[in-house]
Amino acid sequence: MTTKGPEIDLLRVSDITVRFGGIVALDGVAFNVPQGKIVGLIGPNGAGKTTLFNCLSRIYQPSSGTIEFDGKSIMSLPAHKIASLGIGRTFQNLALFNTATVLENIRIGSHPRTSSDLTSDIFSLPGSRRVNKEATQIADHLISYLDLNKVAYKNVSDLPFGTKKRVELARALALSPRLLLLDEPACGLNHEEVKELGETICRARKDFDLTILLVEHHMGLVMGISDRIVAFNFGRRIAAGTPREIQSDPQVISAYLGERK
Ligand SMILES: Nc1ncnc2c1ncn2[C@@H]1O[C@H](COP(=O)(O)OP(=O)(O)OP(=O)(O)O)[C@@H](O)[C@H]1O
Repeated sequence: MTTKGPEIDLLRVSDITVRFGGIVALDGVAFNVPQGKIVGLIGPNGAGKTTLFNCLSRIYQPSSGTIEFDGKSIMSLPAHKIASLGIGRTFQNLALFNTATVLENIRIGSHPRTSSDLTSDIFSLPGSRRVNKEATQIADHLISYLDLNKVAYKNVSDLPFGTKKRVELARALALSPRLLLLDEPACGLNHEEVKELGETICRARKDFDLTILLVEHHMGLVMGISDRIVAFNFGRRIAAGTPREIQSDPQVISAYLGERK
């Protein structure tokens, strides 16, 4: 019999409160994301999910609480340091450079991990050339991995929405993140694309040794691939547990009444 090692929390969110004027978007929220797991974050519209992602990305500063990544507080870090720490993210409304090609967008994703200094870049010194080569290798690998070969040299603006979503996932993976934050990756995808997305997320978790925090309204996807789920309503955590436990939780059912997708 094999014995499993102790579970380590890669992300610890404790007592996070965020206010926008009179609105309390998050009210003392706490949960952990164990290393290697997929944790789903669910809740009706306005529950505070995106606000939480923006706290994790250091875009919003909570009025109280702490966030620890790999045992260290990230509360004093600026937003631009988060990626180099190993926290990657996709966005609900996509954050791609539309006039750049797929390859260029994915290359940019690896920048915080591979970046050289300004002088090397300006004078095209060996350090800069090495970085460019590495960025291209990473992008080439991800283009094959996510089946984007046929569109690698196309401008992102010319692509169908589902393909753009795959490009954004590739851009986030180019960072080689340890923690990947996925903000509604199934939004706007058709049934077949959602199925493929679920398979891709699970495959990527294994192949890239990822820990994933997934905000998602698509119940089929989030229940199908999450190890654990945390449910929010009105800025508060109302339940946490396995997908099976969450599906039968009275508070979750009540929060979602009439909102089933
Ligand atoms: N920048 C902001 N300024 C003012 N209020 C905000 C801001 N961002 C979010 N809110 C408010 O905070 C609350 C939580 O919003 P949030 O976008 O985090 O919810 P959500 O769970 O992500 O919703 P959805 O599923 O619709 O994306 C809402 O009442 C929202 O109107």
